[in-house]
Amino acid sequence: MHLTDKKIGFIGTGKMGESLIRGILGAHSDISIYASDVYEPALKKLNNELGISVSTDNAHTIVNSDIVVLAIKPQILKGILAQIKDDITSDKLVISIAAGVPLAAIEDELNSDTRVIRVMPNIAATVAEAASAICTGTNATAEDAEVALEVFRSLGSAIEVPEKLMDAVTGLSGSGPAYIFPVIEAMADGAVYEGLDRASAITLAAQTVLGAAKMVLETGMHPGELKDMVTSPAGTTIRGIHTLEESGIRAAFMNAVIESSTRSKELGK
Ligand SMILES: NC(=O)C1=CN([C@@H]2O[C@H](COP(=O)(O)OP(=O)(O)OC[C@H]3O[C@@H](n4cnc5c(N)ncnc54)[C@H](O)[C@@H]3O)[C@@H](O)[C@H]2O)C=CC1
Ligand SMILES: O=C(O)[C@@H]1CCC=N1
Repeated sequence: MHLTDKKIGFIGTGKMGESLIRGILGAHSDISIYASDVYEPALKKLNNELGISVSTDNAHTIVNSDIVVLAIKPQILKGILAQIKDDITSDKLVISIAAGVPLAAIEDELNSDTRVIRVMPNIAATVAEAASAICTGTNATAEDAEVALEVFRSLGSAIEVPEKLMDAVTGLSGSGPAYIFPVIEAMADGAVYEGLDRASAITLAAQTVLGAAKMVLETGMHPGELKDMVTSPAGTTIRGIHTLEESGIRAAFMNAVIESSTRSKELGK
């Protein structure tokens, strides 16, 4: 199976649609991509910058695609599914990235033999560093799962999880980049306070987060052990950690993931 043989269509070219399109083209420059949206300026921009085929007609995207990615808001997904139902024939694979919306709710709106996969990617698909999880619907085959994993692994890393864990994934890696961007900004602010210029501070802060993440992924060591490697007795790091712990940093991040997961569950109701 070659991904480049597949034509991929995007319904919705907002923040996440565009991120996925840019990521996929970065990984497979010769792949055929079709996209539709109601917002013409976004389509024109993508057509001009990336040369992909665009249309305001979702049916045009679907008819031309083997894989149809639904990159629209959860709140309007149901209405759009009703409109496109008859264009989605059983030869097409549907991938929904909508937060919270269960496979069953999508399958209920489509023809009974439709192959559906649910994916929770994240915005770092733009730079091929997304963390994604997939789960498969009633009619999706093992090959469909492989295709979806291949698409999302070309955009970073991707795992398969039982659907009941998709809300947890959404709270963690789907929303997660938005927890880390303010961390980078705030760390840089601290250095600016101490006199470093803004550009250098942002570069050093971002590279610090990237390096720490890479160490966790590549050494396989526990994050606590890695933290201890940086933390000299009576040194600088433990003073910083003490301050973070006084501010309740662990509970703050745990609660962010838990609250976001809870919101994902609400969106599915
Ligand atoms: N933004 C993110 O980081 C992530 C978003 N998601 C999911 O991706 C989906 C899209 O989210 P965003 O891109 O952030 O939202 P967005 O609002 O930026 O994009 C949605 C797009 O859908 C378009 N649209 C509205 N009605 C349409 C219609 N009838 N036909 C075609 N297009 C239509 C809008 O014009 C807009 O461009 C959501 O379901 C969200 O839960 C999932 C993971 C991460
Ligand atoms: O905020 C949201 O609802 C979407 C889903 C995950 C990231 N952004």
